[in-house]
Amino acid sequence: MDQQPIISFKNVNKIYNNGTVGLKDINFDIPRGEFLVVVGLSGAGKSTLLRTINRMHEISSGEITIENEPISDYKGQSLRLLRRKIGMIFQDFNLIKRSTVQRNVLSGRVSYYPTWKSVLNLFSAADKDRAIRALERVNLTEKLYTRADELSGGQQQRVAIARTLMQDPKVILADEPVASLDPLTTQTVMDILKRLNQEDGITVIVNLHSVALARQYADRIVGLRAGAVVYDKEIADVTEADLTKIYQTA
Ligand SMILES: Nc1ncnc2c1ncn2[C@@H]1O[C@H](COP(=O)(O)OP(=O)(O)OP(=O)(O)O)[C@@H](O)[C@H]1O
Repeated sequence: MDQQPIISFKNVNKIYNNGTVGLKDINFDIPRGEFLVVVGLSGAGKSTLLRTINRMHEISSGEITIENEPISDYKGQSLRLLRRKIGMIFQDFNLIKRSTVQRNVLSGRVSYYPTWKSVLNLFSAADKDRAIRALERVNLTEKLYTRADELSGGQQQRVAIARTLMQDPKVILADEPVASLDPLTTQTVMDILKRLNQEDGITVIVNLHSVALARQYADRIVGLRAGAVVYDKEIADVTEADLTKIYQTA
């Protein structure tokens, strides 16, 4: 792994407008190429944490740096470039349900096009090939012309991952990516994320409820409770006692 962290949190706090504490004094580095799992109960701050990394949520104080650059002041083009290098997948897949798999995957490329071209669906032949290669990575090429809403949940999540690959991301953020999937499909989706991490060197940060799943896939686990880090350990050092810390009250 590169010595330089790809993402760094320094004294990060997030207080929502209504006074709710989202994040409390977060400090940690994420090395390039790491598979990091963030665990915590509902409301612990996992989504908030993930969404500060691509500026879907603004922080209240502290600093987040990505590849050594503070991101808080990014706007316009710099913010677009930040979001291009950080892919995101969601619990509910966020596909365009009435469009084909191909259209959905190609939409991951729009940040490389002027708006008018992407609106008119003027994707290049090279990007159509790129879409097929992305679908190969998730083993779903045979569904190229199928409508997204005709796919199972697991297949939809794989399309969402292929769409993210079209960005050529350095980082993938996955917010509860398997929360609506059955156990078998869960393994398939987590295996794909792990493969992209290991084969392509993409830094992957996954929010999970399940500590068992976290143990199976993570290089490192960060436990959150009430917006604060309660432990932050390499997988080999994580104990049962650590894992239960996220369930303790105050
Ligand atoms: N837009 C918002 N305005 C006010 N409070 C919010 C907002 N979004 C989240 N919160 C609060 O911030 C805290 C952290 O929420 P967050 O969604 O990050 O937790 P989480 O660990 O991802 O939970 P879940 O697994 O349920 O998504 C919670 O108390 C939540 O109610």
